[in-house]
Amino acid sequence: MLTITDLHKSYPTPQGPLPVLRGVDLSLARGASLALMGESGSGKSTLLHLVAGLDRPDQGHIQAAGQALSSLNEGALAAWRREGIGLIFQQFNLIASLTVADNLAFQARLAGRHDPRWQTELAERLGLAALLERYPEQLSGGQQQRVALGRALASRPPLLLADEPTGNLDEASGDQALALLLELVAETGSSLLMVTHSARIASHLDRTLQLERGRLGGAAVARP
Ligand SMILES: Nc1ncnc2c1ncn2[C@@H]1O[C@H](COP(=O)(O)OP(=O)(O)OP(=O)(O)O)[C@@H](O)[C@H]1O
Repeated sequence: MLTITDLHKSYPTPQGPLPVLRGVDLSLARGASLALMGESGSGKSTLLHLVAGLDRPDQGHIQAAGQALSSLNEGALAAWRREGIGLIFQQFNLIASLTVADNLAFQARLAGRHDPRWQTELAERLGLAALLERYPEQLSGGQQQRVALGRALASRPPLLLADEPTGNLDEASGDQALALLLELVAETGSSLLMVTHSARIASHLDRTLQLERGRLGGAAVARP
């Protein structure tokens, strides 16, 4: 599903280029989940942004859902962002002017995969059925988070990219959201790449890798 080979990325700074990724290799099978850990500033979000097609690497290859992202032009990369991935951030990034129902449908419509029956099921499973006509500002943090999960899952993307998706929630709500996410991911067959600072959360995913000095290595994380 996702294969990353020798990925390099540096950022220009007044002191010269800051190398962040220095030869990252990674593979993620269809339907598998992977936790990405590493110290603050180690480049986790940078890696996620490259896979999302929000930025381009200096060197190396990202092969995702059968296409080489580095060889895509801007239009094809925009199609990848629209149709190939679901993004879930710590800040939920809901659209304030749209109802919960329209937020849920937003990406699925863009991707041409709006499926009202799946969306209704998702809303029920995520405990959002009674909130569909509300606006994001009328929801609690946990409810907003569940809308963000639902929006990403509604289009059944091949790849879900999550950056600290439960970072804004208390532990109980975060665990509940994570359990639902993993259950729904298993059903949709999506692959999941999740950045987290929590070894406890990481332990619920299939595999954990640690980003250190610009490279990825296995992490000694205890499994439950
Ligand atoms: N646009 C940019 N220009 C310059 N430097 C940047 C830019 N974006 C990120 N960086 C730097 O690149 C490094 C990696 O940042 P990144 O956000 O990928 O780390 P992270 O592992 O996700 O961190 P955190 O866990 O704190 O979110 C940091 O040193 C950061 O300051």
